[in-house]
Amino acid sequence: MSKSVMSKPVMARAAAGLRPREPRSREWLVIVPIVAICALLPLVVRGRYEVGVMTLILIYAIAAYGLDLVLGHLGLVSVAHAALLTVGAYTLVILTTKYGVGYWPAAVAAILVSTLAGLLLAGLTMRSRGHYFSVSSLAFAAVTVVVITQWTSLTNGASGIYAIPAPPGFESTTAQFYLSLIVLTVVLAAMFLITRSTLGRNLRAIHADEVLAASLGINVVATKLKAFTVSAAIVGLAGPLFASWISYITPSSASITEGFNLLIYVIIGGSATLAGPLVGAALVVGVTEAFRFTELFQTLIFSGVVFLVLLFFRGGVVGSIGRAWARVAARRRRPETAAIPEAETETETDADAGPLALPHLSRDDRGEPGRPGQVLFEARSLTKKYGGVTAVSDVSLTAREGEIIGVIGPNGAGKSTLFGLISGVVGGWTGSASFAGQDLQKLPVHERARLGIGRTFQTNRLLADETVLQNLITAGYLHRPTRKSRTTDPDDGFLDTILDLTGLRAKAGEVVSGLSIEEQKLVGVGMALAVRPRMLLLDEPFAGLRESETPRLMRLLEWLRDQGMVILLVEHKMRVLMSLCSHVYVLDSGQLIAEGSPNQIVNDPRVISAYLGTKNA
Ligand SMILES: Nc1ncnc2c1ncn2[C@@H]1O[C@H](COP(=O)(O)OP(=O)(O)OP(=O)(O)O)[C@@H](O)[C@H]1O
Repeated sequence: MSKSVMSKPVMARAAAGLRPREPRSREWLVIVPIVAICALLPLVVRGRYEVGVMTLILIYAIAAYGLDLVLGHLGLVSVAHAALLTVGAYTLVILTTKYGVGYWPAAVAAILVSTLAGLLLAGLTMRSRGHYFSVSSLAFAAVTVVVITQWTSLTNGASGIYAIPAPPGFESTTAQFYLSLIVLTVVLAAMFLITRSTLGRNLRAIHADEVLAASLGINVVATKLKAFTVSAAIVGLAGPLFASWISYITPSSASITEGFNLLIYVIIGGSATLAGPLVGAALVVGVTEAFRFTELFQTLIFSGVVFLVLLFFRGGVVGSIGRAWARVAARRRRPETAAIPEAETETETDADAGPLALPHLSRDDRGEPGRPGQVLFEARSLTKKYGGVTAVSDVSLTAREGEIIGVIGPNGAGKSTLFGLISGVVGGWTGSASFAGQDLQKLPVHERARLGIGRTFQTNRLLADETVLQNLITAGYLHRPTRKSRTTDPDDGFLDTILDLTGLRAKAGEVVSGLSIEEQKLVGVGMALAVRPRMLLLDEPFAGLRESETPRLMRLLEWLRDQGMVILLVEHKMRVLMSLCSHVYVLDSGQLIAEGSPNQIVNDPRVISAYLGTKNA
């Protein structure tokens, strides 16, 4: 039986409520005054033209927030959002002017049509990434312009449509300004909530690393689809406002140029920031309008401003200011470790303490408790070829609950590929594999994670710009208590326990990119645990770990095994492997050359010749 990985001080600390919390965003402290100032502006700036320009800024800002949901939070560069806005605007115009539909029902229909158009675009393109997606969005914008231009019976073609009605009750320029401000405030509140919700966290995980996100159980395609639909709905809100403001609409509003303009607002202001799109729209539209009198120089000045901002404010105006502020605040802030002396967090085992109960690792949410000895995973004749290279060849493997199983072999033996096959990251293999009685062949990565297969990667795959705790919160999303069942502790103490198990408590508030490689390894293990796996695939978790850290991780793995977890361990450190594993599989050039107990393996002449001979020399 393993020794406890939890000490009395650790438990006492947990009981005392010294739990690290996800940093609370203060962005609303900036945005509330900005909205308040906006609300006061028409009292100061009374000119019809000026109020009109301010209204246009608000409308563009609404659309820019919609765009930022996919640009800043998902990393998809879309030039189709102006087209989505225009589709909504045309819907309102056509319904009100041609079919006599009331303004408000037409506005609702406009939002729906924009959302559906966004859903169509998303459905067609969500599996493509990076520039493939951008080119698709470009094509969508171009096709929208062509359809609007050619469908003359409905849209009046290139001539456009005049005399668009104003929203009833909001006929004056000032009233339209306030209506736009109300809509913008709703959008801001929605963005604030979305970016802090599970959806927001999952979007950031996908943005950072799609493979990692899927390994955490996140359905990448469905999440992208959801985000794009919400994004289109937000842009849809701007459609009717835009139509009423402009009072004369042509197909050019859907053009790629307009799509780029929206992108510029977000990038100049600062993507993935709450104030960014509004500040960007104000800056760009403001400068453009201010220099309207000099048409010759207007474009030059506009380009100059864009260029200067991008040169001196990487991350946009708001993003750069936010980062500078965060640096100052970090210097001022007392280190989070202060409340918990380092010596205490490093406390090693305490024979009397016993492990802190981890009810979350029990199988109650999966139906039944772990039964040591019961076969959980079985693979038969797994084969994976990369062109002419057979990375894994006819490998069979069985894993029982409560076992740590070693997978060893020289470099290029096929160990990581084998993990890829099991976790689903590597496709196109033959053979059969089942987990908890379920065939894995057709299951995507996220479904396997949901089934209980957790993994770490040979090279750290983490959310580098987020804190340790934020990484764990994202990783634990499948098991976050619903709002209804929430008590005072949003994470039910589970992530808190993982921080203690991995020894990362003192680092909980630190950004992952600033941690040492070994700390990052432990974050990876913690994230895999947050998925609450029944089987854990660890790809060289001890590589790069200090000698002093090795025993802690060994004890953690033993403890997890004693909880009934299966651990598949790829490791080159034979001492660790010999001590932890009950069974070892040896691969060489993709083939299984031996299997057995650690003692059998180290004395097997084939293993000595292929791997250990050189390794132990
Ligand atoms: N994406 C890929 N495309 C082509 N060949 C690949 C790919 N991934 C792995 N291979 C090849 O498959 C074989 C097995 O590689 P794999 O990374 O699984 O070995 P490994 O045992 O994990 O090695 P290491 O200990 O160095 O990580 C190697 O010959 C490798 O070059």
